[in-house]
Amino acid sequence: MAPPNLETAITEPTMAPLGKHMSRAYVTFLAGNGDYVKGVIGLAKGLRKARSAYPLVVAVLPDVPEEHRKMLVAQGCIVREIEPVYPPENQTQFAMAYYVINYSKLRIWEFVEYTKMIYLDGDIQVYDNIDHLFDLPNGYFYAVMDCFCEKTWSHTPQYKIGYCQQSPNRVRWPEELLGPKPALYFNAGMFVYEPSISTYHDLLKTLQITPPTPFAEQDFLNMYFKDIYRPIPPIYNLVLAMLWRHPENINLEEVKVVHYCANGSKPWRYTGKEENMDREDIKMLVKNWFDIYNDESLDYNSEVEAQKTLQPFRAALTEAGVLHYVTAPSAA
Ligand SMILES: O=c1ccn([C@@H]2O[C@H](COP(=O)(O)OP(=O)(O)O)[C@@H](O)[C@H]2O)c(=O)[nH]1
Ligand SMILES: OC[C@H]1O[C@H](O[C@@H]2[C@@H](O)[C@H](O)[C@@H](O)[C@H](O)[C@@H]2O)[C@H](O)[C@@H](O)[C@H]1O
Ligand SMILES: [Mn+2]
Repeated sequence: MAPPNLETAITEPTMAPLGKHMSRAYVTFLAGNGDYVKGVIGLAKGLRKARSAYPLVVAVLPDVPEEHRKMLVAQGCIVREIEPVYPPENQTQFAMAYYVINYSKLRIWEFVEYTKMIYLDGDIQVYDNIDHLFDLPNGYFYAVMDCFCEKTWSHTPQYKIGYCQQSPNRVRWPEELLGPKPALYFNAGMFVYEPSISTYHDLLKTLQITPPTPFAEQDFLNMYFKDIYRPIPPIYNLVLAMLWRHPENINLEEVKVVHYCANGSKPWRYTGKEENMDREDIKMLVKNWFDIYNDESLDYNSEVEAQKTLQPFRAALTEAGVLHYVTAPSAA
C-alpha cells in the first residue's frame, strides 16, 4: 500500500457523519503532583479555543492528586488513571532523569474505546484547529521530525558531527565512515495513532527486552514504529529549538501547535533566564500561552458545551419537520 499523499490527506479532509467520528479524542499524559497540571489545563482551553470537535482524555498516574483530577474534570477533560510502565532494569543515564516516567505514555494504546487519537504532551499548546489530522489514512504513525542540535543530544554521533535531519545538507552524513544515516526520527510530544490491544501488548513485551536509551520512550517509539512512521510538517509540533537551529524551516505565522520543550520554556515556570529564553519570539509564545491559560471565557461550561453538542441534532430534527421551534413570546 503506497504511503499516503500527505498534502491531499491534510488539505482535503473528508467529513463523515458525526456519529462515525465519536470514537476520536485527543490524549495527554499527567504525572506527579507538580505544576504540569497547568500545562494540561492550558491545553484543554487551547483545544476549546481552536473549536476542536473532540474531547481531551488525560491519562493520569496514581500520584496525580484528587484536587488536580477535579480541576481537569472541571475543564471538561476525561480523566483516566493508568498504571506506571517501567523499562527493564538499567544503568541508563536518561537525557533528563525524570524521562523514566515517560514510558507510562505507552498505556494510551490501551484506550481502544477510541479508534484514532492524537497524543499531545502537557507542555504543548494548540493554536489552530488540527482536527483534520484525524482523517489521515489509517495504518501509519504520524509525527513531526525532531531536531538533533540541542546539547540534550550530545551523546549521539549526529550531534558530534553537527548532522541534523532538519538540514541534511548543512553537514553531510559520512556514510563511508558511519554507515547509513539514522532513520527519520520523530519528537514523541505529539503523534497521530490508532489504539490497539495487540499493539499495546506487543509494545510492553518489546519494551522488556529493549535496553533503555537517553530519550526513553521517545527512542523506543521511534524504534518500534520505524517502518510505518510518516513525517508531518513542523507546523503540527514546533519543537522550540527549531527557531534558533533551523529558522529557515519555520514560518511562525503558519505554526498551529507549539511544543514548549526547550530548557526554560515551560510557560508556567518561565523566568527568561535560560539560554535563548530572552528571544522576542519566545516571549511572544509564552505570552500567547498565558493569554489562553488566563482567559476565563475559555473555561469549560457544561451548558454551553451541551448546546454545541445538541445543535446539529436539533438542526436535523427541525429539517425533518420533527422539531418545531416555537418562538418564545417577546419579554417586552
Ligand atoms: O513531572 C512531569 C513530567 C512530565 N510529565 C508529562 O510528560 C510529558 C513529557 O515530559 P516533557 O514534556 O517535560 O518532556 P520534553 O518534551 O520537555 O522533553 C509532559 O509534557 C507531561 O505531559 C508530567 O505530567 N509530569
Ligand atoms: O522522554 C523523552 C522526551 O523526549 C522528547 O523531548 C526532548 C526531545 O524533543 C529533544 O529533541 C529536545 O532536544 C529536548 O529538549 C526535548 O526535551 C519529547 O518531547 C518528550 O515528550 C519525551 O518523549
Ligand atoms: Mn514536552
